[in-house]
Amino acid sequence: MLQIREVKKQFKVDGRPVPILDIPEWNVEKGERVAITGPSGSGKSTLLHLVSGILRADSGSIIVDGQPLHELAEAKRDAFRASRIGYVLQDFHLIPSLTARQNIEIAMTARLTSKERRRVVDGWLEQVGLADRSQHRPSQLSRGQQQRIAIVRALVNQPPLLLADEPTGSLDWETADEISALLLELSIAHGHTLIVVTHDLNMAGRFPHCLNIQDVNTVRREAMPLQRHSSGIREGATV
Ligand SMILES: Nc1ncnc2c1ncn2[C@@H]1O[C@H](COP(=O)(O)OP(=O)(O)OP(=O)(O)O)[C@@H](O)[C@H]1O
Repeated sequence: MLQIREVKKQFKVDGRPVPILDIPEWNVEKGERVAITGPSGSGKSTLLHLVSGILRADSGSIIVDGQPLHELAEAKRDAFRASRIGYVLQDFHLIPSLTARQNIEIAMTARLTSKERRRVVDGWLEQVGLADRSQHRPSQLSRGQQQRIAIVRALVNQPPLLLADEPTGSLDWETADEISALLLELSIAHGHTLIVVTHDLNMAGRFPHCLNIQDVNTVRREAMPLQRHSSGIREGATV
């Protein structure tokens, strides 16, 4: 499903290039479910942005579902993402003025009659336990319910690959646990590949594969060493 070879990405900060990712090789098989963990700032979100085609690598190749992303210009990467990749974010990004049903329908790419659309959305709402919430606006839903709607929106076009960036990051423990279980359940039921970036160790523990990004990324962003001397901690040292 995903093959990464010799991928490098850097950002310019104050005109100075800062290397973020250097991944010699990383593969994810079709149907695999992987949790990616690692320290803050180690490039996890950047990696998802590269895999989804939101960002382009500086060099190397990224092949998603047989499509070499590095060969596509931005507009074609956007079209590829819309049809082949679902994306779930920490803060849901639902449109406040639309109902739950409309937030899902707006993402649907298949040409369907309004009756067919209704049937498809009803089926999904049923699967995530929100059949009776279709007319609610996001502000009338709990945070967990909003994330369920965002998950349906990401899956409604049946993408072969689902990416999620901290999907439980703004939820309480119990709701986070429910959302973790739901993501895994749906990925098994629909056979899509699931890659989740998370700091939630409970969630990571549920996944068959858990990868620390530092196992594939050779860039190390060293913390400034602690420098103590007799008069205390030297200026500029981090504790
Ligand atoms: N557009 C950008 N311009 C400059 N630097 C950036 C940009 N985007 C990300 N970075 C830097 O790249 C590094 C990796 O960021 P990234 O968000 O991928 O880390 P992360 O592992 O997801 O972190 P966290 O766990 O805190 O969300 C960070 O040092 C960040 O400041």
